[in-house]
Amino acid sequence: MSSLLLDALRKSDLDQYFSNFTSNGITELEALAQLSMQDYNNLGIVSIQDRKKLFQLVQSLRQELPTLENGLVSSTHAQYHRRPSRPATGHVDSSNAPYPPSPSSANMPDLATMSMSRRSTSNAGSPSLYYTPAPPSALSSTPPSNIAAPSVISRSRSRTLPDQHQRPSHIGKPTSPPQPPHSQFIDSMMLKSSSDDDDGMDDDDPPEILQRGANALLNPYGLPNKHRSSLPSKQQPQLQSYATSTAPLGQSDLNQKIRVCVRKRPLNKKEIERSEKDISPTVGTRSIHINEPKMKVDLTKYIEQHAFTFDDVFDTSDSNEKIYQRTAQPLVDYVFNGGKATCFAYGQTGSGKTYTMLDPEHGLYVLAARDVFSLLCQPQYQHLSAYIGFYEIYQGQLYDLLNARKKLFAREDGKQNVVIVGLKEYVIRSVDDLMKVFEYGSQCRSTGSTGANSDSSRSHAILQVLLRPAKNRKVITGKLSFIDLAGSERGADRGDTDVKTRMEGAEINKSLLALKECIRALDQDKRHTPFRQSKLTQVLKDSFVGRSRTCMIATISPNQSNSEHTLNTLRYADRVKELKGERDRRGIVEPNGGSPMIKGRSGPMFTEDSMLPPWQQPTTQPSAPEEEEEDGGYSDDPDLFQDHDDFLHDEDFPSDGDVRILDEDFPHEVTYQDDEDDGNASPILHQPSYLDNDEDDDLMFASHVPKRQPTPYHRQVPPSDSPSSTGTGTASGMVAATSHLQHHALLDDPAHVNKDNPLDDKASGQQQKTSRHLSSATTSPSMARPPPASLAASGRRFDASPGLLQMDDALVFDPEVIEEFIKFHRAEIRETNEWGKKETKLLTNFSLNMSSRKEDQASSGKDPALDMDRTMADFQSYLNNLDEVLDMKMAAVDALRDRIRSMLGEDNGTL
Ligand SMILES: Nc1ncnc2c1ncn2[C@@H]1O[C@H](COP(=O)(O)OP(=O)(O)OP(=O)(O)O)[C@@H](O)[C@H]1O
Repeated sequence: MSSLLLDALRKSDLDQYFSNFTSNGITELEALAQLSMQDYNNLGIVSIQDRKKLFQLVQSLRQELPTLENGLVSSTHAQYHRRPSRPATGHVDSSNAPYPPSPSSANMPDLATMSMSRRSTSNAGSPSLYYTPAPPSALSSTPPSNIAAPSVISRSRSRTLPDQHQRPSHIGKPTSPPQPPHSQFIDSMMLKSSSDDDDGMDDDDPPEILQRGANALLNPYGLPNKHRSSLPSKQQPQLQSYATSTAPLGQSDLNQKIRVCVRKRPLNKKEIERSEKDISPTVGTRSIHINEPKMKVDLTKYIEQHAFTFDDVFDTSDSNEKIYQRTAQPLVDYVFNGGKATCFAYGQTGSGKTYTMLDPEHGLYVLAARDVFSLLCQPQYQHLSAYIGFYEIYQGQLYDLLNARKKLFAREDGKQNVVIVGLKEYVIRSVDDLMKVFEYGSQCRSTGSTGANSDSSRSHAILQVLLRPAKNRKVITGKLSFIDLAGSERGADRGDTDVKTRMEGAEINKSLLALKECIRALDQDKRHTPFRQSKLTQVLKDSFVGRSRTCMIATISPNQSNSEHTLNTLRYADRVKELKGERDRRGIVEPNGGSPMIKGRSGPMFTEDSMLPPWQQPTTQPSAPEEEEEDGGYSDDPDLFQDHDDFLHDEDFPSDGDVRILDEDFPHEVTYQDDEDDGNASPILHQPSYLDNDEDDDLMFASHVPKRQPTPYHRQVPPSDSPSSTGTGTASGMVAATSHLQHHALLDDPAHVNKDNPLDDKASGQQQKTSRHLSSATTSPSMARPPPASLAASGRRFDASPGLLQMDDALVFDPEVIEEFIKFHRAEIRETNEWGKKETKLLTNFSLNMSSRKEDQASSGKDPALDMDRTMADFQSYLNNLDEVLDMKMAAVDALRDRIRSMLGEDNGTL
């Protein structure tokens, strides 16, 4: 099979990509013939020449191979044709050398001999979704009976097998082709298509349908769905029953950690005027199809159907009320039980995100507020108050929509709470209050007109409802965020030409990509979750980690001209859905089908938040190989599987080394905070909450206001003898590093900060940092925090963290806690070493490039100035990468230091 592929690639001079194809699951010509140009990049084919060659090859295959458009043509047919007298081996041996090229074609694989006649007319006219076999004449004679059934035949299970008389006798009776749940729709679609001129379909030749998605040959990304049938046979029935079931899927669990739903809006007036059709039929309550009209190179029209399944799919007739019940309402209950929850809408501009999430009258936030206030009236919650904050992220900056778009900064406290410093919050006591506040904030929102929506949101808007005890508003007992994301499509796609719009588009894309990556990383339990790739993910961080739930509502437009964006939205959502945190991939599934267990633990790995859809049930899908293939493996981090350190499985620990990263991204350690409501701005120092002992801060509305320092603190250029002061100091890495050091100087010893001289701040911070890391046993007299031994003696009181006892004159640690710390420390060392290796690699690559360029110039006598641009660009990229790597290293160190603080009972600050 793969030898045929290799043969074909070789003849097109593309054999160097063979491994790329096979690693993407493309091992057969049939799969190759179904590639679209969008797949070329994924296969690593970027040069124009090679893309052309591949395009030609694919086109030729499509011409040559019969019935591909209808579905799977069993490669066994090809094998029979090519190797009629092949001895029985039980399976097709692909290791043999490829057959000699056909004299009929110099460049192409010998398709003539293996090809069957092109799809028969009767087939072409059939709207069947399933493969209809070529007529007998087109097939070779029945293969010799001594040829065992090639394993590939099982791929046809969800499709029509060849007619009985064509099939080898050892293959059982044919089963009638399973009817897909949507066949009725397709029939009507076909009729509709064929009678309609503007859809590009021929009247007398209804388009055939190529399926992609859950029960199709190709997945929604256009890659072959080979993995489904490559499961061990005992796992097949369940998958098959899912793939071919005509029964609607049951309702999904409302209490999953991550839920992904889709909402389709009705056709709007303009679309109706343009006679656009709805090409997105929903199927039951959880599936949706996108019937994308397409045209082949021979101008034949066909419909490519993409099938998706989510936790819920809401049709045009579904009201916000219904959507609320299945999306945000469970989250309201959850936050009243102490959790953090996020509900966000993702989709193309004009697809209904704002309408769903923040519509002033019936957006989900209003409906949620209604429930929040009714719950607050209940006796058990009467001690709580609801605080509303409303801010937007525009071009990577945070702006307070309730405070004249004041610039805000995000940071994280020691308990992984994201704090939006300076955010104005309002105590809200009724839905009316909320609506007034919200209306006020909405007017400040950044909107602009795009080709797609005349009132398009160009920012991510975040409305957060915080539950706090009325008597102690520094404590958060629940947090619910509603996010109306900016449109997901690129500015360039909308015909927008001005630079500002394009920059907005680029920023939006960056943050949405980061959002996806974070959810991906979380689901895969990666050690590092790239929260800091965007402001959006930074501020959402605490809604993803720990006790949290997320509901994503992908909003889509139903019409044909938006099909590409719709598909992008659904693929994005599918990626989240597919990887959502329903499973703990660190778990090892018992081979005997027993309960999966977390390595090194005794409890079941699925929590109350978990409920798998049928095809993901752990007992029937041990190891889930099909998803591994598609996702490129469970994890590329061998530590997750080989390391027996319990901490890796302990969600209480920061899993990403990202703790307190947010400050570092904001070199502005100083912001100006309005004095209560008196409008006098005074500079304040943002300090970590655990240093904040200001108990009598009685602001009515503004919260998260860090303790004000008596004198201002300003960022300064590092002293000249500082290592970080060399160079220009303008590169981003330099700024970040400086910020980091200053940050730590502040963290370490506020008491020793010479507030009149920020240079001293930094120096003392560095000194302390160094002394702490050089020797944990000796204590510099300048250290504000006494070492454990002197802690009790000093008379300072600390709230002990778990495992820490304060005896008469010493701290006593639980030995298990010590063990854990050692493991944690070891892991952090590993992590920093890894980043150290990457740093070395960066340096090596860059310096090698530089020297080879020099050599090149010396030997060719080329003017070095000619290469200057290149060198500058390389250097800049090197600096940027280095900056990233250093950030990661520091994050690991930070995580360790936070752990140290936690051990010493110093992280008990509240917000
Ligand atoms: N489910 C729906 N039912 C009726 N009208 C809808 C629905 N969804 C959206 N609309 C209408 O479509 C238009 C665009 O919707 P909306 O502004 O919510 O899109 P959006 O995705 O937020 O766009 P942007 O990203 O540009 O802000 C609005 O006029 C809205 O009233």
